[in-house]
Amino acid sequence: MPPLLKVENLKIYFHMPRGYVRAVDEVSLELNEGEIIGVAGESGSGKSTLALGIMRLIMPPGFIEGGNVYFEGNEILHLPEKVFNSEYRWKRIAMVFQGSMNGFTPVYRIRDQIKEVLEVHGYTGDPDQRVNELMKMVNLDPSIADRYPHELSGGQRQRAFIAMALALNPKVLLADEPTTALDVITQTHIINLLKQLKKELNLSILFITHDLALMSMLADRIYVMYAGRIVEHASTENIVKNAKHPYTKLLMESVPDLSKDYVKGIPGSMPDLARLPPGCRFSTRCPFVMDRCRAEEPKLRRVGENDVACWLY
Ligand SMILES: Nc1ncnc2c1ncn2[C@@H]1O[C@H](COP(=O)(O)OP(=O)(O)OP(=O)(O)O)[C@@H](O)[C@H]1O
Repeated sequence: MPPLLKVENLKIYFHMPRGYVRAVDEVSLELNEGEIIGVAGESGSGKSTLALGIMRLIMPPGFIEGGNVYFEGNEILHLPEKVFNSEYRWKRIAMVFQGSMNGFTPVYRIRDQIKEVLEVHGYTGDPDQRVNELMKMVNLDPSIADRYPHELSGGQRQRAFIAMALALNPKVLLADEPTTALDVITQTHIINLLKQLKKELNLSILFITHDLALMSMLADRIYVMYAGRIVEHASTENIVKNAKHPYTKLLMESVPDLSKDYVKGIPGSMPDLARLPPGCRFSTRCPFVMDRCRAEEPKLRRVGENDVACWLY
């Protein structure tokens, strides 16, 4: 069985006056049915661009420089836009965007906005019944759909947006920072909701966040992204307990710990993705940098149970 979703050597660049910003550079990953995978990394590492690329929503100056995306073994990145739009986008692969809880139009009731999605995609059942079903799926009372977006709390709005994303019964949900701007308790509720949806609907989820602690509550496997590249991939347990890449280790150490009165950050900042250093992209910040790191870029290799791109191994 091919993986449900497979990304292969995907390259997404932005054509900027200062050069090509290599936001996603030869990224490969796989998502299996009923699985939750995480893509973690600091702000600007290319996570959102990766998800938007899979949904084929990259706008100029962005463009796909290369690579393939497969859904159940079928290539979908190069399908005619009309076919992708009618057969894949929202129907098989849906996305919850960063800040999407503010994505509802303020002047229409939630119910009408979800019904419009159903209508546009030619839903043939009873749309009101489907809206009620979707609201229950995300643990909201169906009557909440009759309210305007501003009458909902942030958490309720985020649930309603997830309901809208699930309207056409997709198999894959791309969730880009779905809990940012929510308080910690509400964040946990959304995480639990995603786990519940995985179980009840056999939904496969690609979850994106900079917050490794949050991700470890949810993901089966984690891909760590730095400056447009995957630098480590392993099971969540191995990332948490046995990270190998110096960047992953520092990212783990920068998770806030209530028993300490300080938060350890990662020194330095990410390189300009239009002017990448030669060799390893993390070499400018790595505490273990060697001469070879500044000259040659390491590729992902199996080290124990992790895939790591680092010359230390
Ligand atoms: N529309 C755009 N035009 C130009 N550059 C862009 C555009 N969108 C993203 N980029 C660049 O691509 C790189 C990756 O951005 P991206 O938003 O994918 O990162 P991210 O890891 O999702 O970070 P964040 O969590 O802050 O959104 C950044 O250098 C960003 O400046």
